[in-house]
Amino acid sequence: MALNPPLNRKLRMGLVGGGPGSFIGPVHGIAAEFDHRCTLTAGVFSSDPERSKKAAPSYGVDESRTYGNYEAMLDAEARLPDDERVDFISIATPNHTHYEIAKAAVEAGFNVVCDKPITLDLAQAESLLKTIENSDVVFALTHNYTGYPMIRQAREMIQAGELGKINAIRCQYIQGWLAGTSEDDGGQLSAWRTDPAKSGAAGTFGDIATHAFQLGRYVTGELPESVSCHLKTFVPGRRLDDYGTAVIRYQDGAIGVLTASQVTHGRENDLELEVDGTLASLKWRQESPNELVVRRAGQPHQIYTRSPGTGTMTPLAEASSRLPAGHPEGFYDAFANLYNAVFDDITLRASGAAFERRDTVYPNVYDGVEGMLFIQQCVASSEQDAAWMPLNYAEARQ
Ligand SMILES: NC(=O)C1=CN([C@@H]2O[C@H](COP(=O)(O)OP(=O)(O)OC[C@H]3O[C@@H](n4cnc5c(N)ncnc54)[C@H](OP(=O)(O)O)[C@@H]3O)[C@@H](O)[C@H]2O)C=CC1
Ligand SMILES: O=C1CO[C@H](CO)[C@@H](O)[C@@H]1O
Repeated sequence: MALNPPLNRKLRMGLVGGGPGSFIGPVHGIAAEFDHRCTLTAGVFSSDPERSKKAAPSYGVDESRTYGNYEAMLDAEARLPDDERVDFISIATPNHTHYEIAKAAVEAGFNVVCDKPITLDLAQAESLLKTIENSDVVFALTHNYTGYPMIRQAREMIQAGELGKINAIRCQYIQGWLAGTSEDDGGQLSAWRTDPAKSGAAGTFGDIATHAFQLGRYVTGELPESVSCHLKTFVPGRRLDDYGTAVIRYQDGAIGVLTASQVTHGRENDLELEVDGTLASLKWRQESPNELVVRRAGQPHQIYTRSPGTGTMTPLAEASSRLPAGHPEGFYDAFANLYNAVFDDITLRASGAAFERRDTVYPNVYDGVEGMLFIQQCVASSEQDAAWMPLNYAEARQ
């Protein structure tokens, strides 16, 4: 079978971030190469040029394609011939750097895969949206949980009407790794996350509640109307929230509740989604990602498992699976699924074909803007004693 037809070659990736001790940059590198459709070819792995250079060999990136900053990478890569230049830039740096790197990459004509939250604030997200709309690049946002096969199964079952009308969406993302009494407890990872200048207006709500919010949107398609939110900072001296609960009203009458915590001792990465419909309800947890529990009115409970070839999976879920049932797939696989959908669009663009920009399999810039609005309105609501704030994009911008 041809590779990335009609290009018939591997795509080339440029990575920003992912230096020693970092978390998600190396995941991007692995996920992009997971299905042999891409090679990590260039990078700037640190804000420090020496650290960037030192990191390159561990990625197999040649010294000649290792840069001291993103400006140098974009400039040099843009000058390379078509058959050498990177096809896309992945951004895995702290939040405050996303906007300038993404904007520069889009303006230079590169496709972009950016980690969440898309920018530091809503104004930046709106500005980036304009830049992207004025370009012809592919832009993806790594709310990577949308790549799990059983999440895609839930989405397709809801789209097919199996749950009936959606009544309620309950999401939670519960962690404990920032529960210590010192900002040093989480090491490098916690330092920028609890600094408003680098993290944004919210802490935990920007870092992980956005994943849960977006997951509910992705699976149900429900459009938010307004939000009432209560944020708390439990660790003394911390400048941003580390716990919070939001109640969300959706436009067609559904109600949502979302709780996020990074201070719940012993909890790891417990992202959980439950959806109630008029005909059935479903439940998924990322710590058991290969299962989807569905409870239909008047029937025994069913546990759908990731089991390709059995006829029980929806088409996109089936296409997002690699291993036979029972061999666990997880975080990397889901991340790679997101990349694969992005690669499909990058190859379409490279071959001059049209591709979808709004209703994509992967989260995109529109999801990014919604996510920033969610963060902004949750913070504003919490500051006003959980007052209801518009979450409908048009209304919120009036
Ligand atoms: N989708 C997901 O599941 C996850 C998403 N994230 C998101 O990914 C981003 C990164 O998070 P995480 O990996 O945990 O953060 P880390 O602090 O672990 O890593 C950030 C990396 O970026 C490098 N870096 C910082 N500034 C620059 C720059 N200007 N140019 C090049 N490299 C730079 C840092 O190197 P140095 O310090 O040497 O400069 C470091 O290697 C965040 O936006 C976060 O919200 C994070 C985790 C999971
Ligand atoms: O997006 C994220 C998901 O997981 C991380 C921790 O495990 C978070 O802190 C992060 O920013």
